[in-house]
Amino acid sequence: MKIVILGAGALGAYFGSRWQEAGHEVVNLVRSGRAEQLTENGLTLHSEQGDYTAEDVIIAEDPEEIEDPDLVFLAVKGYHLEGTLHWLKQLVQKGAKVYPVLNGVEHLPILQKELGEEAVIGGLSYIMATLADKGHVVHTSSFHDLVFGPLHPSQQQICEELSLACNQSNLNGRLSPNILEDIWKKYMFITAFSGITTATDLPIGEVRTYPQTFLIARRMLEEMKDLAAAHQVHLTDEHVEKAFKQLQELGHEATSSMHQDRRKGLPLEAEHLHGGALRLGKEHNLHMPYIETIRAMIKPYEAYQH
Ligand SMILES: NC(=O)C1=CN([C@@H]2O[C@H](COP(=O)(O)OP(=O)(O)OC[C@H]3O[C@@H](n4cnc5c(N)ncnc54)[C@H](OP(=O)(O)O)[C@@H]3O)[C@@H](O)[C@H]2O)C=CC1
Ligand SMILES: CC(C)(CO)C(=O)C(=O)O
Repeated sequence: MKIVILGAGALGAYFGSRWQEAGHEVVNLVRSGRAEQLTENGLTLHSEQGDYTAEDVIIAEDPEEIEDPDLVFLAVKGYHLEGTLHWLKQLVQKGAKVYPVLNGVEHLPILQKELGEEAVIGGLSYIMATLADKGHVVHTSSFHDLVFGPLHPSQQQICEELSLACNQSNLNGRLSPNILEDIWKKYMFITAFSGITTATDLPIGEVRTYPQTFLIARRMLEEMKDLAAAHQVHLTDEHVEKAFKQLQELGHEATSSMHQDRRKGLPLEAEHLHGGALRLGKEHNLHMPYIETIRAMIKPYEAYQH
């Protein structure tokens, strides 16, 4: 499979390297800063699942350089989505389907409107990864999961090809028969997890030592369940229970990528995640006081730079 990585940061570089390790053709479509970094330092994964250094990192700085792409793995932050649309359109015109793994859901209708419904498959990822100084990837969770599935009947074949590529690679890939439900489950979980850890500036284990504070995470899960229902996605009380149990069982120091970004003084994705939930709720006259409060608490750090 020929896979273009658009957003060769922590997630994009991790999964791109895993596919490359298994023999797939992977092109990193990057902006000039990342191109320089990759050229100077190469690409290494430091991972619990095995380190890997890519021998030849293929870099492109313009889609014009890329012939016959099958798939674009889109792994930018929500606030960078707009800036990728021009390149995505060119790649879709060349025949590629787009597999976005951004947290949240607001990007999906935007991509479908700009690229056409047939071009955008559904997806998400479970992994804890970040970029170290030289732009190498540090993968700190035992899990490195990709979930994907068709949002349009014409996408079954590419999803099956992707499933095969994932089976050949050192990662867990799952073709989901109900990808929208999976996307919303993740959205529910990440809104609570990233919200509570980022707003308190504490890892989840510390949050748990204050039961009243931890309860806010549960309330956010419940609000997200109601939001999903308003969007015709049926999440149940059991889904809420399961997500809350996951929060109870995560390691003491475990934290969200948004909280890691806050610690590093990087811009935060809160507008895409919590802001997006509030916008979608407003469309259905849903009142979400816990998410609204957490979103307001994160606001001062959103674009905070050291
Ligand atoms: N990190 C994690 O553990 C997890 C992250 N996610 C989600 O995955 C998504 C990506 O996160 P993550 O990998 O951490 O983010 P990173 O910030 O590490 O990587 C994003 C990359 O996108 C690149 N980029 C931004 N705009 C463009 C553009 N117009 N053209 C080309 N490249 C561009 C950036 O490059 P540049 O250097 O040019 O700015 C950067 O390398 C987010 O939505 C996040 O919520 C989901 C699960 C876990
Ligand atoms: C919860 C987690 C680590 C799972 O992938 C995640 O998506 C994030 O922190 O952004």
